[in-house]
Amino acid sequence: MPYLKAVIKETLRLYPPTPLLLPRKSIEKSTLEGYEIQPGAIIHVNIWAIGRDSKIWENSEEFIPERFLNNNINFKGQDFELIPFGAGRRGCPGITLGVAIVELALSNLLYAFDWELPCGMKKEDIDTNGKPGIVMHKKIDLRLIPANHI
Ligand code: HEM
Repeated sequence: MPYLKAVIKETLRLYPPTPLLLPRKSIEKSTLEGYEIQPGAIIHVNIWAIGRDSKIWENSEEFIPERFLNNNINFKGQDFELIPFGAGRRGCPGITLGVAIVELALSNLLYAFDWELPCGMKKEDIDTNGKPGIVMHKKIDLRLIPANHI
């Protein structure tokens, strides 16, 4: 638990709480790339499209997680081609906790089990397509067989 406490403390240091609603008067009508944005308009950044932009990513339609190895791209909101936690003052305040949890869960699963594909499936057969939605879910669930090896 001291570890979790330290993570929460660090998150609050990096991202001190800000009011969720900005005072109305600070929002003005603005124009971006020729588009007029009215005060109060909700703008969605299409991260899905950014992630598949061939001007940014090589083989942009292919699932190649290795592309992030030995790559100094910053995922914490500094490089806009990869913003899983958003960016700016409304970026995710739980980023440190989120990264720690994903790393902890995944590394435990990999440490505790050997994983095999069922029914003679090969890794090339895995369908990496996603279902549409705000949060990405796999179109076809990934089924794996764990073998305890500890
Ligand atoms: C891997 C895990 C996580 C991912 C991928 C993620 C992603 C995101 C994204 C994309 C946003 C929107 C940012 C924007 O609009 O620019 C967001 C907002 C937010 N996240 Fe996370 N998040 C994660 C974990 C967490 C955790 C663990 C917490 C809290 C403990 C958290 C709390 C929040 C809150 C409160 C907001 C709203 C911030 C605001 O509107 O000012 N998130 N998150």
